[in-house]
Amino acid sequence: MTDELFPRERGEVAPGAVHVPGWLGIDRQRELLAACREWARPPAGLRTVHLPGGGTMTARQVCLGRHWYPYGYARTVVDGDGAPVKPMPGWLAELGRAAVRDAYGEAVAGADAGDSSAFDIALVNYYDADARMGMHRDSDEKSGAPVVSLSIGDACVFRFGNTETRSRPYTDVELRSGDLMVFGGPSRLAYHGVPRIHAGTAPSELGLTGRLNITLRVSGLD
Ligand SMILES: O=C(O)CCC(=O)C(=O)O
Ligand SMILES: [Fe+2]
Repeated sequence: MTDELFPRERGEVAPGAVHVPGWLGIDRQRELLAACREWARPPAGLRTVHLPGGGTMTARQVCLGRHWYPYGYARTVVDGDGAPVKPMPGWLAELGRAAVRDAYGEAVAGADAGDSSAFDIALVNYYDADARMGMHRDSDEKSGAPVVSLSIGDACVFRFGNTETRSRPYTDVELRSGDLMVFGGPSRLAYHGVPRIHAGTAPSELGLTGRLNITLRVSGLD
């Protein structure tokens, strides 16, 4: 997957939305995968998210720092086993800061929007071959700081849209294992989703079937 003739290049998908291919080396991906496996254990482990309309999310989720549920944040798994949410590790918050620095550098809109020095939430989503995530906005935070998204395992189609509607215009980006997406500034509240997983494309040395996405956010909550 990574040995193609022309290296994949970083790109600004929309103003303030930056894709950095291959940001995480394979060793870092392995470490993150091992950490996700620990976080996924109960209590407050990987769970199926039930939506208010009666549906369920096909991506399963575990949260760190604050527990996300439709649609808000809590300190315990209010819609699951009731256990306290696992803490947000300092090293993961630091990885988020490094991601924002590397994605934005100086010259991109959104580089200084919000305070990215305080990543206090991580949402880990696990996708099997048939899982998806519908178009949505990350709008339950009270901070304008950018969202950092790390991908591990199977590649996927990541659909990045606009702030007005769930539909077009949008851009489809292929996110592969190790890729970084940061969206902030004018794109902080853009609709986005994952319409498709490319099953079986995870790097074999990882030993993962499926896709993990780690989304780092600043809650802006007390
Ligand atoms: O899996 C992804 O790449 C996106 C996850 C996402 O949008 C979310 O957790 O809010
Ligand atoms: Fe999201």
